[in-house]
Amino acid sequence: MNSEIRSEKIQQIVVTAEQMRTIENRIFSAGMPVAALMEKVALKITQRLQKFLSENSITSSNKIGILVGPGHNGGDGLVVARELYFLGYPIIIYSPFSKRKELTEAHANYAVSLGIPVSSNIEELQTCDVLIDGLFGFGLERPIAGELANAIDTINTGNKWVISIDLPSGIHTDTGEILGTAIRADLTLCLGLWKQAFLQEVGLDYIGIAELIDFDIPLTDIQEILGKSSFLNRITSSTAIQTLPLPRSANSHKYKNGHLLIIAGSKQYTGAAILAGLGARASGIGMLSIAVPNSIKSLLSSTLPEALIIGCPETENGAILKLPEDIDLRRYQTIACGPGLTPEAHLIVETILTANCPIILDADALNILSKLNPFFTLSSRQSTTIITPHLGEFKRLFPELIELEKNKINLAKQAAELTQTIIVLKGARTCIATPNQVWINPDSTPALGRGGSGDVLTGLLGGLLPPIILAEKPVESIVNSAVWWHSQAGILAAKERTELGVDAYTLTQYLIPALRQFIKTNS
Ligand SMILES: NC(=O)C1=CN([C@@H]2O[C@H](COP(=O)(O)OP(=O)(O)OC[C@H]3O[C@@H](n4cnc5c(N)ncnc54)[C@H](O)[C@@H]3O)[C@@H](O)[C@H]2O)[C@@H](O)CC1
Ligand SMILES: [K+]
Repeated sequence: MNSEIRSEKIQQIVVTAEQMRTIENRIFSAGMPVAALMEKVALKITQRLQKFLSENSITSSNKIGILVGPGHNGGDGLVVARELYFLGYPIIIYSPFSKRKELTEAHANYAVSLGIPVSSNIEELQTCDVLIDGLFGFGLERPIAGELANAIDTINTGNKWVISIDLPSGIHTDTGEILGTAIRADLTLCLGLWKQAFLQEVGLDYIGIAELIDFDIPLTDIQEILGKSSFLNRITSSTAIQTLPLPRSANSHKYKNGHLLIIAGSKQYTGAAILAGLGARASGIGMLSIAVPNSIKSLLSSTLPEALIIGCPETENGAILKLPEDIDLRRYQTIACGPGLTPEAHLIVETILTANCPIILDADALNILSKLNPFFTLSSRQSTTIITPHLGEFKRLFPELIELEKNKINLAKQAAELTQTIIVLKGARTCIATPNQVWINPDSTPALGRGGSGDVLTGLLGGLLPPIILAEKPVESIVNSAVWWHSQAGILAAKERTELGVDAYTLTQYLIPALRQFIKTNS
């Protein structure tokens, strides 16, 4: 298989500790010697480390400390220690364990025979500039306590580069939770396949930059354990781009690209309607209509001259009271409803819930929905429904689920199953759950955590849906694309303007430049 195709497939896969162990055991039963695999993996880690060391101007005058645990994560650490020693770096090994697995013990003995110092006192690593963490990988089975926990806390307060092998030691492989205490890494080299911890939010501050070290696990072995279409997947750039309506057909016209209706805004929250409109603008939508309260109609018209602005009767406080009598909802392939509506706009949300086209509900539409028996209302809808809650909105919608389940991935999956909707559970690692699958967006930026950012996503997603619906393609993948694109815009904006410089309006201006980085154009 072409290495690009393999790499693409591997990047989408996510496993639990148990699945990883089962896959690993299949390889061993097929004849791959355990020691040979450890050697291969650790050599790949060493190559990556060499690049890291040279990028950070770490030379053979800098000392490297290797933290070695009792299992095979420690074994990886010891092979890396040996290789770095032969490359000329001064090495010291920290290993406070009296018992080690056989292979790890053999590598420890060889390291000692080479004259590499081994210590059980963390203070002796004070003179190191870099620490490589091989304490525990996916075999961590209980909280870290006692002397070792104190040593980890000492490491975390130091000012050294820390690179973790497979996982930061102390992180639960499946939930990302901190078991007792955990290493705070600058870089984590995840081995073989992405573990679930990398897609959970709890452990993110400990993982640092995450990279996968592929060590050629045969895809057939993975499929044998996970099945052909696995339940949990990572969104990758290529999968996200594939579904975008690019390149356009040469005889494209505005009706072919579809018509989106955004229902948003109030006198109080005018900006929400503008931001959703600007998000939709970047999607390349053929026709854009935006329904807003009459009093803000002219402001919207001047900001988004390409859009058809529909003025609606409004409440005393300037919220949309209802849609104009003459509006025909059958004209739209998608309706996106919610940003800036205020809770007063409940009648319009009730109307939209009965629409026969795909709908996206966000922000206030979700708060209104939470009072309308969400399980029943959503599962009764005939057409596609996408809801885009953050965790707070999700809690209001499905308080029963929150009582039973803490894991965000499972929460989104259960809600999708029970309501037969697509759930976009937003956060640092947004989950997109359908009744059959969950996809996670692995790359994002904390710069996006501010008001208005969600309104942009709603507009962008809304604008991407109509051409997909007209082409009768499944909508799930375009939801992934919208989430990925929105994050990429945030990442690019944060890179150029710092994490503080990504207000929601600025974000809309980065949507097209972010996409350009990935799209090959003829010019
Ligand atoms: N997945 C794979 O195919 C490969 C895995 N390798 C490495 O092997 C690792 C898994 O190895 P292991 O299964 O030996 O597991 P670990 O090395 O993660 O640790 C397991 C050992 O730690 C002990 N332990 C667990 N929790 C503890 C705690 N809180 N305090 C003290 N001791 C504790 C266990 O009793 C056991 O001895 C991976 O993370 C990876 O680094 C690589 O060597 C090669 C390939
Ligand atoms: K580790």
